[in-house]
Amino acid sequence: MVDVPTDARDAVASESSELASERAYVDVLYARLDALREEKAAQLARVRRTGAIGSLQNQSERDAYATMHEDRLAQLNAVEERLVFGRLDLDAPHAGADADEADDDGVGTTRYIGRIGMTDAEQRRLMIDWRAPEAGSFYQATAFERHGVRRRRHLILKGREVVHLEDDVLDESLLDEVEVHQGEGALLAALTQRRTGRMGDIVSTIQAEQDRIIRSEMKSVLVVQGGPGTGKTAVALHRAAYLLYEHRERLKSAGVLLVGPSQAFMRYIERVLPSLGETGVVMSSIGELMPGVDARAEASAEVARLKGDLRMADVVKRAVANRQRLLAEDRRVVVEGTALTLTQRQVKRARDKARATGKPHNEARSTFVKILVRELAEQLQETLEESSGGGNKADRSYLVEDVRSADDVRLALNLCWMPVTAQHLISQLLSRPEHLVAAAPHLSAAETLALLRPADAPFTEADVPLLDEAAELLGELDSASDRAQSDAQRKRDVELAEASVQATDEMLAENGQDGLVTAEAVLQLNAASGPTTTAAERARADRTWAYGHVVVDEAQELSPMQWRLLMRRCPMKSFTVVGDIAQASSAASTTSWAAALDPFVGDRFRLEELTVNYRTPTQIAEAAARVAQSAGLRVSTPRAVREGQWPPVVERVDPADLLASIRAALPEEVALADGGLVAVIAPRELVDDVWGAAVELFGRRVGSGSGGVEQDIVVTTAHQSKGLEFDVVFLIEPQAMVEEADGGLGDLYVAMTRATQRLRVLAASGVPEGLEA
Ligand SMILES: Nc1ncnc2c1ncn2[C@@H]1O[C@H](COP(=O)(O)OP(=O)(O)OP(=O)(O)O)[C@@H](O)[C@H]1O
Repeated sequence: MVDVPTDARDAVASESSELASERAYVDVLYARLDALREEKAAQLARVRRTGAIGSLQNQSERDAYATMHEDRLAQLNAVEERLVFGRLDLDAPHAGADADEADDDGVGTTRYIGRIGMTDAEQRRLMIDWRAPEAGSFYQATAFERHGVRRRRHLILKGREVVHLEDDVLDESLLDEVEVHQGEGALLAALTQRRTGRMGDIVSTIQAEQDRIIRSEMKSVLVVQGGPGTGKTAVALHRAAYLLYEHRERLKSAGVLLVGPSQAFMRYIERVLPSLGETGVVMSSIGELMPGVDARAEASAEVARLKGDLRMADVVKRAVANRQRLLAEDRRVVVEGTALTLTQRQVKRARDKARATGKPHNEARSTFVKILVRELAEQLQETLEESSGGGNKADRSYLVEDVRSADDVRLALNLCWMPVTAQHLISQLLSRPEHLVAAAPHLSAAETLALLRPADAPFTEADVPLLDEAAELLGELDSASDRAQSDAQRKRDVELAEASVQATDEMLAENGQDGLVTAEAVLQLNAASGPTTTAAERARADRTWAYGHVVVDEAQELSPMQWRLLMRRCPMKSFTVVGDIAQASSAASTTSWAAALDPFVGDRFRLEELTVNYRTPTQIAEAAARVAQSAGLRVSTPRAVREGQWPPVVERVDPADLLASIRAALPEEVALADGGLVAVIAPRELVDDVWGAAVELFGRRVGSGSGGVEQDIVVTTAHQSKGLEFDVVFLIEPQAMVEEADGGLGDLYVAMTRATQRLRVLAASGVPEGLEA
């Protein structure tokens, strides 16, 4: 940035003509936005008015138009706030340049940069979308590399009015010609704003190193490593918006998936993409990636590690194969009063043939059933012919149906090859010792014991990849042949299946084994997927959806099995992966990007690093780095952009006084936050007590865990605070946090680096090394 002469700076003081002219221009932009909204609303109303009559094709065309207009209208509504934020004054256009770009004062070319591109009614350009190539210099230009930029101006708006201008003059000769406006800088102003509990976009102040990453090419895997607060999440979100703009055609139907660590985090970031004019990105926490399952965090680090191991893919494979059983002995089945024999050999041959189709379990089942039904029907025909003296060769094609619908046959076939859902398979695998032992011979007795849990236990984030693996191997329960059956037949099937479940369960229980399927699983045969509208909704509901690009935040936390699941979601392997290896805290997480990605893409990934910390003031960032380094953790130590008002405060208290000390200190912190957000981050074992203490003091102002960001005082664990930020962090019992993580520093490091202004630590059982200067 160049020095600005004092007289030029003085010009800011008065209501300048520049400000007035910017206000006039911004009025034009908002008037145009209003006109476009009205136009779109009218188009939408017209499409809707065309009535419900018409052919199916007309109706679906009308729906498609309506969705298109709705999307555009939603986009126009979402960009209201800070519609325009930048202006570029460029070198005079060379001969033959676009006449639209000539500025009226003749100084050169002027471009306004905003959330979307806009033209006037005559198609003259009014404002450029920040993602367009011509807007790139707004973010990239420096005094050394001007990219033709003479002046970069930030327009700071309140509502629809320009309240302030911030100029970067890159061409010093301009200083003699124009009025220059300067203040604390748009970036610093953005960074010192009070936090709201919702992430905002950074579109007006994206920094050059961030912009390069946002705009880098889409193909293959891009890993963005960066210390706390370096803008990884912001970059990931802006990159998703950029890719959708730049590759709209390719991504329109396949879509983009954005994955984050928790529902709280997804809520924290959910407004950013709409404010960038993008509503179609599918956002999902890692626990929501299996449609129909809402998984919670895995409480045990050991269990998360075991389930995250890639060997679990083989375990699930074996669990599925074990559901394709052979008969212990030949079996008698009765069809319409005639006794037939289903032999062990027949079942084995049918199983081998069904497996040889290569289809998933539930789909291959129809081959298995078809073979055996046909063979039993032949047996039945022979028996009937024999009993009628051999001469009666009447057409007996109906026998196949008789065999298929005979209760005995259905029970026998279900016993050998029962249709099963992923949920059922995995909950049985994890609750029945004999299932687990048979499928996971590599586990020690202690490990097997650690994995076992009650059959009705809720699924966890570590289960999601197992469910996905199972779903992949099981295929659709509702196979094509099932679908072809009439409703009546299907109803009968469900009833029969229920009866057979019961019978099978009883029979197996007698033998000391468990049932194969629940009535709930069988009833899912009837579950029809409801109507969906947008591509994003369809994608979210469809486990097998192949996305065009996947953005993963806090990626250091992913276990190998979770990576495997994500790779399946994007067969093109087009990924943006952002994270910080040093912040890894889950037991299954990775220790290096190369180790995490090697099983899936080898060394075919690009690594970029972000080096500036925009969140945490220097003093807090240094304390966090000291703690990590004292424990031998290698951390990226990004340069903090600003000094804080307060150094971190560390207080030692007697364990017996811990809660009383919290009660005494919390009001002070809330007062210092001055209306900003306060997080009380505590070890898991203390979080309920701490929450109780906070509620006693502040009642409904206190939120907890994932619901917390709605309130201005949040009591949470380090794990839940991942990716979030608060004006003040009040950290309870750092040593217990380390111990809970089996000595890992990741959680404490994360908790300390959530603060944007102030960090206070209350320690009753020791202070981890490095925390105090
Ligand atoms: N260029 C920028 N302009 C304004 N604010 C920025 C910029 N870059 C980052 N920030 C702000 O800095 C804060 C930290 O950014 P973000 O949460 O993306 O960092 P992160 O690297 O994901 O952090 P962590 O890994 O610690 O969770 C956010 O408030 C973000 O809005």
